[in-house]
Amino acid sequence: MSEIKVIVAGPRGKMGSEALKMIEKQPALSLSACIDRKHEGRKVSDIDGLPPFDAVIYTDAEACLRQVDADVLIDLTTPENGYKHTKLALENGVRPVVGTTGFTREQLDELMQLSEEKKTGAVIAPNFAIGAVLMMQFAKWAAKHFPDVEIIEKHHDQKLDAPSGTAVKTAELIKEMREPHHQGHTDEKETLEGARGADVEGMKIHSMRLPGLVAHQEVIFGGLGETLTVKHDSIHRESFMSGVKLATEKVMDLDVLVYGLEYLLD
Ligand SMILES: NC(=O)C1=CN([C@@H]2O[C@H](COP(=O)(O)OP(=O)(O)OC[C@H]3O[C@@H](n4cnc5c(N)ncnc54)[C@H](O)[C@@H]3O)[C@@H](O)[C@H]2O)C=CC1
Ligand SMILES: O=C(O)C1=N[C@H](C(=O)O)C[C@H](O)C1
Repeated sequence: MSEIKVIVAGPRGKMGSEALKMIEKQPALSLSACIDRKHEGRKVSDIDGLPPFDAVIYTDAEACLRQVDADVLIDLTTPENGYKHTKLALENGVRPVVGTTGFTREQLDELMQLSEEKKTGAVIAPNFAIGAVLMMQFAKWAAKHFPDVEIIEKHHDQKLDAPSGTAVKTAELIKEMREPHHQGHTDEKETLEGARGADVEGMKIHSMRLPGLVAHQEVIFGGLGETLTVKHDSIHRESFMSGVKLATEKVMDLDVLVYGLEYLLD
């Protein structure tokens, strides 16, 4: 397989800097350029704390995606910019691998359609950690037998979107397995708004934000005389990198957009 040429958007972020370290260790991947909010025209190696890549930084995403010879864009930025970059990548024949969360359903549908039109593969994965993908699949399976379920997601306090992309995806998977129904007492009333969390067809999602946390989720099912908890913890961001690498390799053989790493796992 020939070398895969990658652009990284968000190289100074918590995830983007981890992605650069991953690329540095992979002989099959090379860094062609980065998209950042500042440092136009500088080399990645000039930026404190980043690996010694010669790749140039662009602040204009459109110019980067149009001019640079690249196969894949890895986007780890913010919901608004991630959506914009993904669209630009597809329009310029660069395959997006997107970890950025917080896209709306309408944005996802639009990107899926664009990917199909352009016959350019893409991966949008709300969680690249293999353990988290398994946690979501186990939760989907459990929902067949335990239709009453609440999701608790816990993240660091710098996170922009709530609920997390992982919680949204988990709820979508569970929706496939159960009928919508009210959970809890039919006369239940919140005396403090938000006490029961966000509602997805009766299923509740609770979001916790605290310093010290990385990324954690519990899916708790209740049945007659028993509960079942499916739980995953990312305790370091390197947990996401085998998934980013896998998606970067597999997207080369795709001509549609897949939403979730589970479609790429054997
Ligand atoms: N799919 C997954 O497995 C994971 C996804 N995430 C998601 O990845 C995204 C990034 O997360 P973190 O690295 O924790 O955030 P962060 O805040 O540490 O990094 C975001 C970076 O994006 C940069 N940025 C913002 N606007 C930009 C623009 N227009 N062009 C280029 N760069 C821009 C910021 O300067 C910052 O360096 C979030 O949406 C988060 O939810 C985070 C962890 C795992
Ligand atoms: O912002 C984060 O940190 C994370 N975001 C993703 C999400 O929203 O689910 C993945 C993981 O939970 C870490």
